[in-house]
Amino acid sequence: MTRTPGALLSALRAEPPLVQCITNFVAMNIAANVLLAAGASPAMVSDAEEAGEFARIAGALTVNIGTLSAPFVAGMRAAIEGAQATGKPWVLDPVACQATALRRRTSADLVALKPTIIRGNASEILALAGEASRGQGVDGRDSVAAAEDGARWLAQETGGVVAVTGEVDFVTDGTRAVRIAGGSPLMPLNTALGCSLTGLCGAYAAVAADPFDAAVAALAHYAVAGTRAEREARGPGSFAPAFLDALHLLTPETLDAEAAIRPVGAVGAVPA
Ligand SMILES: Nc1ncnc2c1ncn2[C@@H]1O[C@H](COP(=O)(O)OP(=O)(O)O)[C@@H](O)[C@H]1O
Ligand SMILES: Cc1ncsc1CCOP(=O)(O)O
Ligand SMILES: [Mg+2]
Repeated sequence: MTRTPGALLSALRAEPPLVQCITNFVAMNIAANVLLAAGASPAMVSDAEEAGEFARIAGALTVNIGTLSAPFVAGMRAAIEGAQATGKPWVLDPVACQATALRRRTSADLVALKPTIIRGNASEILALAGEASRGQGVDGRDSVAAAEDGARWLAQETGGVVAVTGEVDFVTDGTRAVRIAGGSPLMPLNTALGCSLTGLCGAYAAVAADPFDAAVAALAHYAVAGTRAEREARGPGSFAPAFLDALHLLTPETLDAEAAIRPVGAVGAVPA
């Protein structure tokens, strides 16, 4: 890593990046609050008539297929074209990409456009890599460890960064790789926290020169905040506001001190 998560959090807070989020109906409000709490400026702009124009002024774009339909796909295509024309990073969240023909086709088309970062749960990343996935709907049902080789392959195919999330996260650009521990088992019991993390990857990508550093910083920010929020929570309901508070209250110094990031060798696995 060239810049630590804390250094990138300082940059993000110094100049909050405008992040265009094309996300699903479940996540729109939750993701906007997560980005605001972390220090970014979200905008949920998805219609094809304006999505490309908006991508040209945003610092980063995030694209999520959670509640997919033809108008969303048209907006995604326009926005990606705008982001690529202006050299902006864009992040793909392949929600339930294994589930239906529309999702399989759309996610494959989007991967072919070479996202800067792909962030998904292990079942989604396995499916994108063409491997057997136990995923049914939006929730991950495979271990992150099972998806690590597929993530490396996908990163090499796209030339981008792939972030696989679960109990212990994995990030790779096809050459470098790290595991990130932390978070909370209450996180998958709160809908759209994965989608919101994809938005946060976009926020960090807007302020980082290296998308690998951006993905690591976003996941580390989430992991430390999740661990801290769990201490305040009695269950999924009280976790949600505690998590927003923790995202907001986390300082760059505390992020660097508490982030549990371990490099993984290129060959073989180092236990997390
Ligand atoms: N069992 C767990 N323990 C700790 N953190 C978790 C656990 N499961 C998921 N997370 C965290 O929840 C966030 C969302 O990840 P995930 O649930 O995999 O995404 P999605 O909601 O897209 O399926 C990530 O920060 C991840 O690290
Ligand atoms: C429940 C649901 N249905 C379609 S999108 C969505 C939200 C999924 O959010 P996440 O992938 O972050 O759990
Ligand atoms: Mg998801």
